[in-house]
Amino acid sequence: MLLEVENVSLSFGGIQALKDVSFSVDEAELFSIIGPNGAGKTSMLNCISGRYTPDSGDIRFKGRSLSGLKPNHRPDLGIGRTFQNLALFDHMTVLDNILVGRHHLMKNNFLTGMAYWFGGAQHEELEHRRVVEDIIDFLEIQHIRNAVAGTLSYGLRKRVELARAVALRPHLVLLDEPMAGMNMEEKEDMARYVVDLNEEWGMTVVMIEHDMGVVMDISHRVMVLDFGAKVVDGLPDEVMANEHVKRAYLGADLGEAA
Ligand SMILES: Nc1ncnc2c1ncn2[C@@H]1O[C@H](COP(=O)(O)OP(=O)(O)OP(=O)(O)O)[C@@H](O)[C@H]1O
Repeated sequence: MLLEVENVSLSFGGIQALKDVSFSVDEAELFSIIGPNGAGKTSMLNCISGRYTPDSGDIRFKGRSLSGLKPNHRPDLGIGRTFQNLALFDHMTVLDNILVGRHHLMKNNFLTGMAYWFGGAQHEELEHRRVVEDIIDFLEIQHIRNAVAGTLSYGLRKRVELARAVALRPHLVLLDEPMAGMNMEEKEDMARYVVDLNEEWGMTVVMIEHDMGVVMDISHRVMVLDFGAKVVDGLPDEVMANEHVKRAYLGADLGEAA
């Protein structure tokens, strides 16, 4: 197993965001986490990325416990992520946004990353550019490479954010609602890129997504959280057949309910 989450609990004051959650994700799996608003999905991602420290339990990546590791060591290990709200440098070009994703410090501290980047990391630029060119080709954003990020459509900015997240060629990428706010066509594109990253690059994906159609269509396995606790995890069909899941989702528009 690439990622093992064991009995993780997390609370904020009186709110228990995660209750004794365990699951594991295999190498090259496309694993989705669904559940109603406030179910604990982002909290779980934040525990894996190191932004939050669980109150109890353990998270292991490639067999190694992540407890006590600072968030800025996650990229070194091979964990990348995107955020629920876009986190691009709006005034910078697409290319520069992605190049900056190659810098480890950038992952957690934008200001330090900026200072480092402009202060003397240019010698690494050639190697960065080679890898970045691959990503630009792969995600088909050649035509906007020199565009200023802030001028792009929301769907394209989400794609650039994905490019930056995979710029370090992580083994595991954590995607927090990569299709939120997108129109149908943008969603289809994004779903295809996620599948291609998984299938062609062998990247393991853990994704939070509200669009049940997309989730059930592209995920290998799905986990449902509700009130911070795991309801079920399994193949998409198994999850859809689960009584608790049916009670929670049936009768409601599946696309809206998650
Ligand atoms: N930094 C925080 N401080 C206080 N409470 C928090 C914090 N982060 C999350 N919570 C609380 O923990 C619970 C789980 O939140 P979380 O964001 O993980 O849910 P979610 O399933 O991702 O929801 P959504 O689908 O709305 O993004 C919620 O009650 C939320 O208010």
